[in-house]
Amino acid sequence: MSTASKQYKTLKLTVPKPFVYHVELNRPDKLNAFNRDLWTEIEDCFTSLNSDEDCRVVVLSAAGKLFTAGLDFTSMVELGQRLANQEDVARRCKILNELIVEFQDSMSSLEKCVKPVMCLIHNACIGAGLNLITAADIRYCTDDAYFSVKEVDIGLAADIGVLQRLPRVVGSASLVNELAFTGRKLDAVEAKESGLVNRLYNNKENMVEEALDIAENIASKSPVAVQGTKRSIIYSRDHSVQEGLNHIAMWNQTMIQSEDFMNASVAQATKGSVPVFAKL
Ligand SMILES: CCC/C=C/C=C/C(=O)SCCNC(=O)CCNC(=O)[C@H](O)C(C)(C)COP(=O)(O)OP(=O)(O)OC[C@H]1O[C@@H](n2cnc3c(N)ncnc32)[C@H](O)[C@@H]1OP(=O)(O)O
Repeated sequence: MSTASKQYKTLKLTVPKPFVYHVELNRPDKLNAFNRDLWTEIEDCFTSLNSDEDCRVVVLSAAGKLFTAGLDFTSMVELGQRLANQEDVARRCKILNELIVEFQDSMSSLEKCVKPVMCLIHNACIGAGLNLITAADIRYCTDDAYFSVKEVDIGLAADIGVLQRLPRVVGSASLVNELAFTGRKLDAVEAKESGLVNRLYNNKENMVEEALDIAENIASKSPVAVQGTKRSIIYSRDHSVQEGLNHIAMWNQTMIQSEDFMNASVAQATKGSVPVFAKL
């Protein structure tokens, strides 16, 4: 089944430009808070987009007045009831471990998707939301946006990616530590200064419009090149420079033989028109 024809309860999918998917968190009346459906559908959606040859870039934004209020408190009540039904610590731990890993996998599905993922954040991006966006490749936000590693305020050590990814996204360990220990708001200007986002917009409409143009530009390039680039960037982030070089040498010894390399190189060298690349 193509991803475009899938129906989700908590996500809205559109294809506004060729090969560009727009995914929106779509629980605006619940401030896009993460309930079980949202966790599950994010993973399903990004896993599907990963293998969908009609998708080359994903733009992720949110419907309603803010990006997300983070973990849905009401879903925690259900969890409390499930735990209360188990007397033994090992059985309760099994439930919790499976749940945490499921949530981690949901966030990581953005990173595992080999198509570039661009996150567009407006207003509040709290708790689980910051975990989500740090698993994306590109982040833009509006001037009114703010970010909070809010877990500390609900008595939790953040456990679904932000403590692992945020230090790799922003340059200052001191800033990451301050944010994680205090839960304070990081505003849009600080977010740009720190490198969490690299563009600011005065409103959401302008942000979405320009991001879709940038996505269209990426989608016009060779999918072999773009997907290989994402794989190499993420591999290199987690390995030494030499290991990263070995990885891309191994990768490109195959991919340089692709028709995309020949067609794109000839077009560049001859100032010819942009080639139409086959689906991948
Ligand atoms: C194993 C777990 C792994 C995952 C961990 C994740 C952890 C986290 O995400 S920690 C962060 C949790 N979220 C929060 O602490 C945010 C709480 N909400 C707020 O601070 C404010 O609501 C917010 C700033 C988002 C918006 O403020 P605003 O004044 O615009 O609206 P409110 O009047 O406060 O809220 C409107 C209604 O929405 C309900 N609501 C808000 N947040 C949540 C939420 N996270 N879950 C469920 N419901 C939420 C709020 O109760 C209001 O409802 P009602 O009174 O019925 O209108």
